[in-house]
Order: sequence, then structure tokens, then C-alpha cells
Amino acid sequence: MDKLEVTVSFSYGEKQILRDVAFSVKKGELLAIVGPNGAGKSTLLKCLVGILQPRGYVRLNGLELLSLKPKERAKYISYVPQSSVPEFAFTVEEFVELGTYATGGDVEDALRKVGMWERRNELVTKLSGGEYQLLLIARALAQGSTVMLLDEPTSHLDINHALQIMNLLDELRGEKILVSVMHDLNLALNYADRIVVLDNGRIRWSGKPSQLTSDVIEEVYGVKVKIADVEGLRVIVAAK
Ligand SMILES: Nc1ncnc2c1ncn2[C@@H]1O[C@H](COP(=O)(O)OP(=O)(O)OP(=O)(O)O)[C@@H](O)[C@H]1O
Repeated sequence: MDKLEVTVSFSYGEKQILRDVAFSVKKGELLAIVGPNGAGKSTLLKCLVGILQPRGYVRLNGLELLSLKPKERAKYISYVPQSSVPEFAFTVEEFVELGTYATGGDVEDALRKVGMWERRNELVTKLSGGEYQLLLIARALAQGSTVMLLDEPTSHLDINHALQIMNLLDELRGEKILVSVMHDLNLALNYADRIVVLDNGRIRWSGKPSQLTSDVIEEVYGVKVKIADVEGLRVIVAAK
């Protein structure tokens, strides 16, 4: 069973951002990383994929990913960054091909999974924010890696596109180890297998979504909330 084991600390100069952040994730699991703005969530993903060099380790089945060269590491781990504006007027297909540099992966399969294969000749500069987000995921999928990291894949998306992406993650869960930063606690509650709550660079809570209580949320985010049960779904709402 594929397993990712992580223990990392990271500082920007004197400023410590991550303090002994440790967790493990198995294939078949979607781990959500949540926490307030500035908690260190994006920094954590950048450490895991090797954009930043943390102290500690990032091991996949015992293999230390951080000591591999980028092209070698790309066979094992992919990263979907927070959505930005495309830099080049590539076609949809060319853009996703970028993901295959290290592994020679399957562009058509990746584009079909996000429902964009029919649009492969369109320019990425003409896509909507939501469509571009799907392409960032397709580019990572084309890498064919076991681990996939995603940084807020549903930010800027309407409810329809957000659910499309969450359903896609649901489908990918069987074949990958998924670690996703999420701002929307309700999506984390209802889609993740486990949640890690990061606050000020430390893990403040981790566990199953069904175990997350309003006390934890209130303490970390400093707001009063209620967790309601709506036809079997747990929903967090602000308490007046
Ligand atoms: N290049 C940098 N140099 C110095 N400090 C940085 C740098 N990038 C981020 N930081 C600091 O690191 C801390 C964590 O930032 P990070 O982006 O990881 O937080 P986050 O939890 O992802 O926040 P958000 O939810 O707002 O995206 C913040 O205090 C931020 O100011």
C-alpha cells in the first residue's frame, strides 16, 4: 500500500513558518489541510514538492523524495498550484503536455478526465478561471505520479465547477495519494477522509471529518460556529 510520510520544519530567514509538521497519508485517502490565512498551508505544499527545502523528510514508501533531482521527483509527486493567469498562449493540449516532460504521460487520458479533450485546440489564454483550474489539474494528472498535491483547487470557482473538481478528486482517490489545501471547511468536511488543521505553522488538530468539533474551529479561527446536520451532511455555519 503506497504511503507518504512527512515530517517538516521550515523557516524564511529568522521567521519560522512550519514547526515539526508531521503526518502520513495512504493511497485511497484525500487529506485536507485547512487553517487560517498565513497558517503555512501553501508553504507546506511547497516543501513537500521540493520548491522550498525544509528540514525533515518527505518519504514515499520509504523513498526520500527531497533528495531526488526534480525530474526524478516528478515521477512520484505532482503539484497543482493556486490558479494564476496563463503566461503563454499555448493550446490546451500543449499546456498539458508540459506535465509529461519527466514521465512521458498520457495527455489524452488527463484531458478526458477533466472533460477538456474536445477543447484541446483552444488557447489557454481564452479559458475561464474555472476551465484553467481544470487544466492545471490535467497537467498534474499527465505526470502520472502517485502523490498529487493541490493548493486550494476550488478557489475562485462557482459551486458547479467547485463540485466538478471535488467529484474528480473523489474519482482519483482510488489511484492516488491526495493532499489538498482547502479554504472551504464544508468541502473538507464532506469530501476529505482526514483533516489536518494548521495554525501558526503547527498542527493544532487532526482527525476524521466526523470528529471535528465547533470548539476546534472556534479556537483556531476565532469565530463562533455551529455544525449542523443537513440530511446526513455536516455543515458549518456562523453562529450569531
Ligand atoms: N517568500 C516569503 N518570505 C517570507 N515570508 C513568507 C514568504 N512567503 C510566505 N511567507 C510567510 O509565511 C507565512 C505562511 O504563508 P502561507 O502562504 O504558507 O500561508 P497560507 O496558510 O497558505 O495562507 P493563505 O490561506 O492566506 O493562502 C505567512 O506569514 C507569510 O507571510
